[in-house]
Amino acid sequence: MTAPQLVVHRDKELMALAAAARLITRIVDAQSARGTASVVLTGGRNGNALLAALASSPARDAVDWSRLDLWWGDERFLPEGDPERNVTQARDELLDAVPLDPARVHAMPASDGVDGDNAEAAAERYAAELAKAAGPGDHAGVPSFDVLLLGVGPDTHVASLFPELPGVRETSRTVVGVRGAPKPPPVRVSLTLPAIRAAREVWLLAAGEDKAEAVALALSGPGEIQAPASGAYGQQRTLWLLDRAAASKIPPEMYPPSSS
Ligand SMILES: O=C(O)[C@H](O)[C@@H](O)[C@H](O)[C@H](O)COP(=O)(O)O
Repeated sequence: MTAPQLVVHRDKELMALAAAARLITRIVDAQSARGTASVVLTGGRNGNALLAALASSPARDAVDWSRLDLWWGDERFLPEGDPERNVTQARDELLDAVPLDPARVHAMPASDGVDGDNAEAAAERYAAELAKAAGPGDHAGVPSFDVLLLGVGPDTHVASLFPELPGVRETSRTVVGVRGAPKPPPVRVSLTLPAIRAAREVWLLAAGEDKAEAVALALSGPGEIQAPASGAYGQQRTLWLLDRAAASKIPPEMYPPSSS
């Protein structure tokens, strides 16, 4: 388990810009080292703000978009093209503006696909796609993602793993169907903590006053069942990217020495 590293930015706008710059550099480093990179995207306002900042970054095209694998940490289980789907929002914010290899954009199944409205079957399908992409040195039957992004909910949920619900308790499967999600829509598909923890780096995004309680709780170590975000960590790095409002209730001893 890698101890969480905290970075606090002045406000959510600057956090999105800084996180986008950080992601560009991380992808460029991975591509320089291995000729490819893989990133897991997250839904939500902070995740989408990062994608929008990346789309408008002057350094955007330092990334070789044709050699980037994109996966999702979770997805709202809705028909293809539904504006509420995370992949639809990601396309609008960034993906349609950059020359990605469509074969390397791994969207989670929609509810009108081959599995129909069976979220569990859709989850199994995505787990099989992840396992097929995993290599001999990878963990948990998923690729060693360079960066796995997670927005943090006000109840400390990450992806579609909600406190006390079955998904956060999953210890072997890499992808699960979620029903009865407290955050609409109720039916989702989500990576599990074992899959999340296979990533080289896990970056948790939280901005705004409405996240201050969740951030303080998750960092105080209550356990992942009560606070799923506290169970999200990477093999090499766990990074909390915050703004001052979201960091306003963390214990003083955890507050990083400088913030921008
Ligand atoms: O499908 C989703 O809704 C997201 O993946 C979810 O996990 C999101 O990241 C958090 O709820 C934070 O969302 P906000 O950034 O909008 O607060």
